[in-house]
Amino acid sequence: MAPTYDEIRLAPKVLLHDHLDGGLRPSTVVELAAEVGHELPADSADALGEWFTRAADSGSLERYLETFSHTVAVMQTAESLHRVAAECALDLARDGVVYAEVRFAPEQHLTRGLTLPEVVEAVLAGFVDGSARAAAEGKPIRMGTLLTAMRHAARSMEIAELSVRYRDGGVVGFDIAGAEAGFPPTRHLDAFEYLQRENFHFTIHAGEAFGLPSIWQAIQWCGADRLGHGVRIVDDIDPADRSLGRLAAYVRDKRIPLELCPSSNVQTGAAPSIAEHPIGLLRDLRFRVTVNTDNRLMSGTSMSREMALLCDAFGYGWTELQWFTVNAMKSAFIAFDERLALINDVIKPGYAKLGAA
Ligand SMILES: O=c1[nH]cnc2c1ncn2[C@H]1C[C@H](O)[C@@H](CO)O1
Ligand SMILES: [Zn+2]
Repeated sequence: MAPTYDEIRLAPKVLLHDHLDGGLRPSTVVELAAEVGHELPADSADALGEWFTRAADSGSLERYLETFSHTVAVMQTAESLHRVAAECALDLARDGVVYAEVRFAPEQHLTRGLTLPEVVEAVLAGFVDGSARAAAEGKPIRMGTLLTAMRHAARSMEIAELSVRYRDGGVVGFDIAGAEAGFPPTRHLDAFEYLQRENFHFTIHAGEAFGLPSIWQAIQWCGADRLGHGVRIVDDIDPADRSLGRLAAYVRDKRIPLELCPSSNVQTGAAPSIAEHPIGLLRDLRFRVTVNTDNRLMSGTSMSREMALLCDAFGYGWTELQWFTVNAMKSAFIAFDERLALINDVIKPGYAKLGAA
């Protein structure tokens, strides 16, 4: 019997790729917009939720990204950032996520006078608050924060330094995001070199809206620990005999984690449908595949829903869901002993109870 959505909600899950500004509750967007006088394309929470998924269903990453103007606009004060972060931790925990790395771009939250450190501190405090509330509900979650620099802008070095500054306060990694075509990762090489000298961790959005050259640069020039999406690595796999090109072989041999986001990829046109999503092939070939939400608001989704969609499309059961989860936990940016403890004390016993082989 395939696991149902309700059963999957009970399973311990690990989420490595989730954007804070892509995961607000529609009702929170409505309330915060009213407070600051931001005009929204719909005024009830339900209609707004539908608007986001429809507008993001654009077939293009650039148009998908335009929807973020409405979330970023209502996240410009310490109070709103704190609230959104706390609700994020709580929503993930209620969905059964036990470890999450959530990312956002501090440089996008300065329009009402906050400084970069104030933005980061508000979000970190919100995660602490939300995790405490989740634990009180009997749903403990460990939150890690990634700071993102926007790839079209020129603040990556500053954001990299900010990440290192807050490494003992909850920031576990760095990322670059935004439109991919025309903005190669090597534009930010100085930031990545700095992070490597600091023994810090980073992932790079690559191989989503642009193909192999972007993935190659992210790994071989910039030294990315993981690939945000990385789904276009399939362009280096021969569909006839499934043989791997040099880059695909390197990614698999080195166990470079792929942060795959099925629904998001369908919306931006990076994959034709869930059933035809390359995750099936990549899992068969034993790449280090992880399952992620990307933007829960824009995709109207959750970790449990993404996993349920994959179970429907590919016939996955608990064994595969546990495999994705352990892959993700192994690939997290927190310390090895903490990762091991979550695998042995939370993930494996959780799936054993549900019947994973
Ligand atoms: O899937 C994505 N690809 C590239 N950029 C993205 C994606 N999802 C969100 N972003 C951007 C929009 C957000 O404002 C920013 C920081 O979270 O990251
Ligand atoms: Zn993303």
